[in-house]
Amino acid sequence: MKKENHTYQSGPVILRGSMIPATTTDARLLATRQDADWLHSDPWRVLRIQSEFVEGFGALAELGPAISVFGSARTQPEDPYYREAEKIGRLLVEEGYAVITGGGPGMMEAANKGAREAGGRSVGLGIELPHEQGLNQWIDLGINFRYFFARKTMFMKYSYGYIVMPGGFGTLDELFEAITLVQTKKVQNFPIVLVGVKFWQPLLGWLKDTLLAKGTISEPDLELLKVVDTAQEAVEAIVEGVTSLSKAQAEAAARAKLAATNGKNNRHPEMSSHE
Ligand SMILES: C/C(=C\CNc1ncnc2c1ncn2[C@@H]1O[C@H](COP(=O)(O)O)[C@@H](O)[C@H]1O)CO
Repeated sequence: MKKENHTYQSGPVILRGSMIPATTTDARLLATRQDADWLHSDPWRVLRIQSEFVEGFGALAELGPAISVFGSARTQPEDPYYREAEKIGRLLVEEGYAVITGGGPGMMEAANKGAREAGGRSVGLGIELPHEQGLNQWIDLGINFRYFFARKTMFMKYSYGYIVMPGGFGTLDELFEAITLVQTKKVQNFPIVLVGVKFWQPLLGWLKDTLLAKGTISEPDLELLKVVDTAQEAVEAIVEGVTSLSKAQAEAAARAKLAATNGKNNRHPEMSSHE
C-alpha cells in the first residue's frame, strides 16, 4: 500500500498523509512535559467549567424548593435593610423554602443568618474574587465557583423566585439577568420581588419614563417586577407569585393535555400508527 493511502485512526478521527502524527496519543500523554501552559488553555478551561456545572447540579439537585436573596455585599448589620434581609431568610424558611445567596457578607450574610437561625436550609454560592472573603458563617451548604456564569445558572435553575434587596452592580447584574430570562420566556412562572420602595423607585421610574417611552421595552415588561417595603410583604409576594404562577402553569399543562387527548380522539384510527 502506498504511504499516501495509509489510513490512521486516532479514536474517532481518521487521518491520512501529512495529518498522521509521529507518535500515538497515549505516548504523548505519558511523555514528561516540562511546561504547564496547557493549564491555561481553553480546552482545559472547558473541563474546569464543566466540573463547576457537575458539582453544582450534584450538590443542589435535591435541595427542594428555594428562593434566592440578593443584595449589597457592603451592607452592615446596623442597616435596617440588613435586619429585613435577616427576617426574609427566617420567613422563607417558615414557608418551607431553602434560602440561596451569593454566600458573601452584607445582605447575603443577613439572609443566610435568618435562614440558619430558623432551622432551615441555608445555601451560599460563592464566587472567586480578587479579595477573597470566604463564605459567611451562616451557610450549611456552600459551593465556591470560579466562573460567574456557572454560578448564575445555579441561582436560576434552583430558585423558584428572586428577592432583591438594595445593592450595587452585582445585584443589578443578577436582577437584570433574571428579568431578561423571564422577558424572553427562557424561564416561566418566576416571581421577582424588589425590597425598598425608596431605593428602587428611581430605577422603576427610569424604566418607565425612558425605556418604555423610547419603546425599548413594552408595558407588560414593567409588570415583571414587584416592589415592596418589608420582609413580610416580600415573602407574601414571593409565595403568592410562586403559588399563582405554578397554578397557572398546572392549568396550562392540563389544557394542553386535554387538547392533545381531544386531538387524538378526533383523529382517524389509522393516523395513530404514523405518529
Ligand atoms: C465587596 C465585598 C465582598 C465581595 N464578596 C462577594 N461574595 C459573594 N458574592 C458577591 C460578593 N460581591 C458581590 N457578590 C454578588 O453580587 C451581589 C452583590 O454585589 P453588589 O455589587 O454589592 O450589589 C450579591 O448578590 C452576590 O451574588 C466586601 O465589601
